[in-house]
Amino acid sequence: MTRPFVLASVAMSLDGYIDDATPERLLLSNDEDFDRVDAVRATCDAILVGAGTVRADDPRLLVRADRRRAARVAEGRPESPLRAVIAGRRPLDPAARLFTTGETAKVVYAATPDVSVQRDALAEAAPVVDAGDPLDLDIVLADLAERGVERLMVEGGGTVHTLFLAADLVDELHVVIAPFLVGDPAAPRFVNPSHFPQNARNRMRLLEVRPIGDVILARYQPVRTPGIETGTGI
Ligand SMILES: NC(=O)C1=CN([C@@H]2O[C@H](COP(=O)(O)OP(=O)(O)OC[C@H]3O[C@@H](n4cnc5c(N)ncnc54)[C@H](OP(=O)(O)O)[C@@H]3O)[C@@H](O)[C@H]2O)C=CC1
Ligand SMILES: Nc1c(N[C@@H]2O[C@H](COP(=O)(O)O)[C@@H](O)[C@H]2O)[nH]c(=O)[nH]c1=O
Repeated sequence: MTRPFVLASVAMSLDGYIDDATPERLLLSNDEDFDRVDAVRATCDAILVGAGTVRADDPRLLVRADRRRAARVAEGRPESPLRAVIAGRRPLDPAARLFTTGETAKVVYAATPDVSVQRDALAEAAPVVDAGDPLDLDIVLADLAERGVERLMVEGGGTVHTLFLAADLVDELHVVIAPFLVGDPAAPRFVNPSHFPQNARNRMRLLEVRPIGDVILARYQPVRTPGIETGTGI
């Protein structure tokens, strides 16, 4: 199968949290790093998050910088990447900003015994693809490839990052470390407990470490089983 190149991106605290337990979104990146994330978004054909992130953050998932959107359009690409959501049994809200802002395409991958739950909830807001029950990431990636996606950015949250990493479907991992601790066991972490192929006997390759103001970016390449063809890398 030829699937998209998958770049997973996360910002975490020194103690591994990706948010706190309050309703407000926690900013871990600084302005310079958010601009870097924007630049990475602009290189991708699609951005994917989970339903938990849509509910918690109400993200738009658009390329923010005018010059980056213009450069994409000049290349014949949509001004922002396709926006994709992995959802489960709880209906998504069609009023979420992801569905109501920006002109670029959206798609929802529903992992539920009854896909009509999401289809009825979203109506015209976004097409809903049956992604199996339990979720089959191969369906998700094959469908994205059919939509012309060669390079996919997975922006979280923890459940979605866990699913992609545990399935060995991450080709590059960007981890930003913010200079503070969260320390709240009720807050979400980067990943949930799972069996990860990127374990102590199979260490990832460190591609780069970059200080960005007060945060650190580390880029990793999981050492993956050969034989899986992917789309374009960086
Ligand atoms: N710092 C950072 O870089 C980032 C932080 N975040 C934070 O992450 C948190 C959200 O993460 P999280 O709650 O883990 O949610 P996710 O965004 O990872 O979405 C998880 C959802 O995926 C759906 N799902 C589909 N199939 C499965 C399956 N097989 N197993 C489990 N879930 C499945 C479920 O939807 P359903 O509920 O419909 O059943 C579930 O709620 C927020 O606090 C957000 O702020 C998010 C992105 C980046
Ligand atoms: N908090 C956080 C991130 N959160 C991610 O950014 C998304 C918000 O996107 P948008 O609404 O388009 O600006 C949010 O849903 C989540 O995926 N990302 C980071 O690089 N650093 C951070 O500190």
